Amino acid sequence: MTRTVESEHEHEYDVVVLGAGPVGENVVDRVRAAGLSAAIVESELIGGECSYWACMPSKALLRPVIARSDARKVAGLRQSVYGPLDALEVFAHRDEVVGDWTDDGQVDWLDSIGVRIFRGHGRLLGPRRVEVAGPEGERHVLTARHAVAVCTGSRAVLPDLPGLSGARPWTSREATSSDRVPGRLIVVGGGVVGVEMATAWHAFGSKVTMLVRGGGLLPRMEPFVGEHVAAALTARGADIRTGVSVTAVVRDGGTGPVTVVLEGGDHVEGDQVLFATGRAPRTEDIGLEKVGLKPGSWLDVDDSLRVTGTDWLYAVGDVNHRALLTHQGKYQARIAGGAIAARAKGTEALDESNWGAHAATADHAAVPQVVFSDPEAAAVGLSLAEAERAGHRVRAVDLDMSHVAGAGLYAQGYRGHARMVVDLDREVILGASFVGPGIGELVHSATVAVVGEVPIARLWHAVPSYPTLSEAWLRLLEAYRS
Ligand SMILES: Cc1cc2nc3c(=O)[nH]c(=O)nc-3n(C[C@H](O)[C@H](O)[C@H](O)COP(=O)(O)OP(=O)(O)OC[C@H]3O[C@@H](n4cnc5c(N)ncnc54)[C@H](O)[C@@H]3O)c2cc1C
Ligand SMILES: NC(=O)c1ccc[n+]([C@@H]2O[C@H](COP(=O)([O-])OP(=O)(O)OC[C@H]3O[C@@H](n4cnc5c(N)ncnc54)[C@H](O)[C@@H]3O)[C@@H](O)[C@H]2O)c1
Repeated sequence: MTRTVESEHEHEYDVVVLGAGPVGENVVDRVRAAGLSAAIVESELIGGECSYWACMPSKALLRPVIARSDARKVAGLRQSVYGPLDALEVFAHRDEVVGDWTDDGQVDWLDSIGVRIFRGHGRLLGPRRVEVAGPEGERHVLTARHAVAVCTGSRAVLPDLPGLSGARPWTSREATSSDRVPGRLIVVGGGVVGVEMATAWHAFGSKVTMLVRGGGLLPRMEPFVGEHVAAALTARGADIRTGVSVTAVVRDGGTGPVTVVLEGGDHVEGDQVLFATGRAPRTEDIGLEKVGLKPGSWLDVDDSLRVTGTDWLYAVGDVNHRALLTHQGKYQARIAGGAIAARAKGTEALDESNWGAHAATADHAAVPQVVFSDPEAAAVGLSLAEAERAGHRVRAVDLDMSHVAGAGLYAQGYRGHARMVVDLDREVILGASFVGPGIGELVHSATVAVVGEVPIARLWHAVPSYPTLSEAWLRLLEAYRS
């Protein structure tokens, strides 16, 4: 075979990771901790979508919104927080949280653990070989002795609609990084990004219209969750239209107001439109065709995160489509890192059984998520419908959160709801969902119960402190036992 690169640009490592988002960073951390050498390739910023255009900036925008809302429900405090939010100060804090879109801190950390960073676009050349096209036209070829991990994440999907590309729509990137408040913001999509960004921009002063294709918000959660969130957004003045389809977008010359045309001919005018319509894998130009895989596809993996049909290629995080969440991707990274190290050393037996050290079992049974809406929403494990579809014999136990003493103290006029889904054959919890102020911190207790498969009879002895929101557990268990 002809060698087309100079030898100084050829490098060999035990493990090569493509994509330095939170997941790629955790893979190199784990394999370095196990004593393997590692290189990581990044085309944009070390830290990935999560650090600069997703989790971190969105939560920096939402924290004051939720804190103000909670404070307005506390007697003696509400009068002090009736003014508008200082949007400019919030944006300045957001910019600080994302390090002004620079990654020096993350580079220092990777240096400190001995990981070599290659800046540029990475592509597979063949089994265990990765090419990096650097920003100055330089080219490196990296060979992995043991494994390549694809951690290239996902990007926002824009539907193929007439007029959309010329209309300069926002995706999640602009919605999390803008420092201008649109007078009227149209949000297309009622999933997590749509709901969180509608919540934030409404609080900064935008008049928000949500255009939702389905019957309600947050359709991946129990129906009552989206109903509570929609009722609260509507009560604050947002216009939520369900069962509508967008057919075209018009913004003449790319400036001025934008018009979103709906099926049936109705239309909505705004100053900006956000498309929060889901994600696509960043795999269209990473050389998948060189290793017999389909460019642009989500990558199928086994529970050790190894790509189906290979013994050297791993796909970790958003790119495998198991759970598009930072914490779950980082969990996968810990599992994959351990599996790569165990296979590389050949001395340690792999435990790929359910809940074993090298199996990402929680991806199937216990993925937790908190939506930072107002009120907050959170869930783990199976919803009632999912549990029934999976063939479990189940019972859903419901609780109006206003019956919890701690809730009344947390917020006057507390409105919220909780549900646990119980497997009647094993008497363990398969899933739990919560909506209400402050419930984001409740979900981890549910995660422990689901992952631990803690019998209901034993949970009865897990006494929640009085008077906290956690007493929701006591009320749910009482309702189940009665
Ligand atoms: C608005 C928004 C808010 C969110 N909020 C939350 C939240 O609160 N909590 C939560 O858990 N999750 C949240 N998520 C989801 C979370 O952002 C993702 O699950 C997470 O970023 C996935 O991490 P990752 O490392 O797999 O991918 P990414 O974070 O997408 O990182 C992939 C990296 O790979 C790089 N890359 C891609 N292709 C190449 C290539 N060919 N060569 C070199 N480098 C490449 C990219 O530049 C990027 O840096 C949010 C998502 C959005 C859009
Ligand atoms: N707090 C968090 O954990 C958090 C926050 C934000 C995002 N995320 C993650 O990021 C991922 C992406 O979020 P998202 O909200 O973009 O995706 P999503 O898949 O959750 O929601 C997208 C919504 O857009 C709708 N949609 C798709 N095409 C449409 C069209 N042409 N017109 C109208 N509606 C359309 C879909 O029906 C869906 O309800 C999620 O999987 C989520 O897990 C997590």
